[in-house]
Amino acid sequence: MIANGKAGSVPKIEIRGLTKAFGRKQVLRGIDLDVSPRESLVVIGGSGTGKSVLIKCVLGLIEPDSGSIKVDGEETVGLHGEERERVMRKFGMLFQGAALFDSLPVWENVAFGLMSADGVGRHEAKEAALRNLAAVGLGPEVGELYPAELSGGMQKRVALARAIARKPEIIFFDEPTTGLDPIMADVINDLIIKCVGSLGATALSITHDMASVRRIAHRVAMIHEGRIIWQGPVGEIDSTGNAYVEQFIHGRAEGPIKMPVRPL
Ligand SMILES: Nc1ncnc2c1ncn2[C@@H]1O[C@H](COP(=O)(O)OP(=O)(O)OP(=O)(O)O)[C@@H](O)[C@H]1O
Repeated sequence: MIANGKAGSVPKIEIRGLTKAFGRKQVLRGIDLDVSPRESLVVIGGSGTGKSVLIKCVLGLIEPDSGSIKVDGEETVGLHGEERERVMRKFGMLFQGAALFDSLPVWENVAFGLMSADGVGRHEAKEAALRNLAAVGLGPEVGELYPAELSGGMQKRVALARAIARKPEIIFFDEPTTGLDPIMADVINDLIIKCVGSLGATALSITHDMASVRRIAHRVAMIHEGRIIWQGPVGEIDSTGNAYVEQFIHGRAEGPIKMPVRPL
């Protein structure tokens, strides 16, 4: 598990009453959630329950219909332009599909933010990129390859190196282990723990992978029908007494969560 400093009393991220609908589909129905400094919070929940929409709202990629998202005590809903940029500077993101630029060599993928947003020179940025690649267990020769030449697991490592390159205060992990075999998934979980810990960052993740939850989370929150229906320390996840959580963590088809399935 990631070491949890929990310094200070102001939450790093404080979400209140967050709602979002797409047309008539009400996806978020009033989310209340806090993430403490240096804490790793993992949001779990079934497909289509709004986990990605929640993270995109925090990232400012989707504007919520109502509610508040404070980062270090500052309201971020409605921020645009330079003010949004300033908040974004605190964020690092590991996207589900790695989302690397195919036309750039690996090192430039990692150094992209350093060069484009922070104005770091090419030579210095490359050195930093190679250091970050080393931190995720990839040698300098990998820096010269193109993303298409890498396995899925290596692409995830590169994406993690990119996510940490600008030393973000808050890192978002969107399904970090999806599509990886269990051993590579464990390697990625390990790297997440190491990288988040060494940066002293706060982590907000979404995943279906319970093995990953148990490895990387301090706290877990379960979203269902647009609300947080349970949250607590990861050590309590097996004894919640909550039928929704129990069904989810055991992956049972039977239970209160109904999946809409059309007959064949
Ligand atoms: N930009 C959008 N426009 C319209 N509907 C959207 C948009 N983004 C998400 N949705 C809808 O919001 C709902 C929640 O989607 P979301 O991607 O947050 O689910 P999720 O919990 O992350 O699912 P999964 O685990 O399968 O990735 C879905 O019904 C989806 O179709």
